[in-house]
Amino acid sequence: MVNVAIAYFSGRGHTLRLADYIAGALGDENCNARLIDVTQVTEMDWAAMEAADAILFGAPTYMGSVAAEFKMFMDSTSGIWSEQLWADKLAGGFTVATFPGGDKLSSLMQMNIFAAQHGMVWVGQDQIGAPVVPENDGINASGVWLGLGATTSRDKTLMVHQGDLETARRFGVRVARAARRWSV
Ligand SMILES: Cc1cc2nc3c(=O)[nH]c(=O)nc-3n(C[C@H](O)[C@H](O)[C@H](O)COP(=O)(O)O)c2cc1C
Repeated sequence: MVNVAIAYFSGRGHTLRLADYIAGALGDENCNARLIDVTQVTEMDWAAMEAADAILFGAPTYMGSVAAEFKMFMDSTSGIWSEQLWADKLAGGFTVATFPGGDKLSSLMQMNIFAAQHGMVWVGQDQIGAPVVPENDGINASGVWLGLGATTSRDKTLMVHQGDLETARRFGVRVARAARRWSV
């Protein structure tokens, strides 16, 4: 079975909502998904990341880059980097911001370069939104392909735009498909 670790930081729960949707989709695809809060990584979490087929990185965009708490996690992996323990694993990223643009691409680029430093193989977005595919109303509404870029909803029961939640689900399915293909 494919194992996917989802390492995330979430200040007020929006990024966690995305992580939950991605994990749910991975579960539906018969993958093991493990959510890891990067502010309290345990020894078992580090071991799970080392054993995972794929690691997804999730952080809100704060001031045009990943939240500081997630950057601290990134920096804490330099020992793993020096031994290239995550090399050849799949990687992907997701972020959420208040604005449709919100400079969220900057956060995904940080995660992408971080994964490249670790020798990981990046999986981006595959969803084309409504301007081109009319039935995909609300899907990948930010038009971001480097990863999953979602926008905060004013509806606190949703937390994230409905279309972005569905995009998160589809992102999980894509990662499951890629991980299965990669592990053959
Ligand atoms: C310190 C701070 C900086 C932020 N900077 C941005 C930003 O640059 N662009 C943006 O669109 N939203 C920005 N936001 C809004 C957050 O990205 C948004 O509230 C997000 O949903 C928070 O996710 P979380 O609940 O997982 O922390 C900022 C929020 C905070 C607290």
